[in-house]
Amino acid sequence: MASNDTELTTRPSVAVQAAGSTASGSVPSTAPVMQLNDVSVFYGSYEAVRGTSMPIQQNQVTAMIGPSGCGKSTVLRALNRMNDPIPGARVGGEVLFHGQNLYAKEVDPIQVRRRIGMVFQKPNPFPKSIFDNVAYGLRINDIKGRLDDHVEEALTRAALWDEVKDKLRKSALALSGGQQQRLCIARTIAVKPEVILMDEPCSALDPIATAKIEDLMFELASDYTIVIVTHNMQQAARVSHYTAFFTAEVDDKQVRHGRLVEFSQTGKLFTNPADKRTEDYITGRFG
Ligand SMILES: Nc1ncnc2c1ncn2[C@@H]1O[C@H](COP(=O)(O)OP(=O)(O)OP(=O)(O)O)[C@@H](O)[C@H]1O
Repeated sequence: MASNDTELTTRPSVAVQAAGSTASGSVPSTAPVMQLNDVSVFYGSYEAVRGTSMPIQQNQVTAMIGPSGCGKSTVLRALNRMNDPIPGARVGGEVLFHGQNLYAKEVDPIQVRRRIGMVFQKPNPFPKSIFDNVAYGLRINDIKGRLDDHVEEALTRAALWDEVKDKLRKSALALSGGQQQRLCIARTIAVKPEVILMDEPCSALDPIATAKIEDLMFELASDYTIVIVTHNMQQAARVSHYTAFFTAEVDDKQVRHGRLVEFSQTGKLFTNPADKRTEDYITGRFG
């Protein structure tokens, strides 16, 4: 199990039990590691995503799917305060992590991003050696223990060790796209987050590299909680335990807002969706 010993704040956190309400009304029985309660995200005066409530279950893969522009990445970034640096971006409602609101004023966003890591669409290794890419977060977080051991452990966990163990001092930029993405996953897991957010992690990869990342996601879920945004419904069906389907609704002023339509166990959402809009989307009738 990933480490759970770093406080997000300088003050003790308040233990509030997360609720488990969902758009579809299905409520998983175990307490979620994260809970979104009526989350809205604004860019300036534009409300990009409206009133989203859903749980993120521990050691499970949760997929977010939906047509382009429905706010999947916006919601994903709200889960570890990655929208904070965007001028005018604001999050309403609550994003609870172990019952603590990540947007409470005493919460340190740096600690949030250490506990809730992120892997991006395009592999983005630093222009440094393979070793230094993985060691980077360990060094800046002053993680104790032998650096070599931590780096090997992270690369092994990311299913990359065997391919790179003889060239650790070579540039990360010389790796293939799929290897670079696994290196980015190793860099993320090296600092032992609890949750890993993945924003279309395979969209820049070929089918073989994609299959490796999908296998890896499934394996990593035994130790980490994973949330993935994907355009690929088959991928969501293959890798996730829970799926959230979003769409964009147009209001009476003709403004589009992202909405969560349905959250459910993946098997159910794809075989027996509760909402007609989900059914239309998964059967290719829109989007
Ligand atoms: N930095 C930003 N500033 C202003 N508006 C933004 C910003 N990022 C996203 N948006 C808007 O918010 C809405 C949701 O965008 P978002 O990228 O979250 O959707 P998405 O579902 O992830 O889309 P896609 O599948 O195409 O990546 C869109 O209308 C988009 O234009």
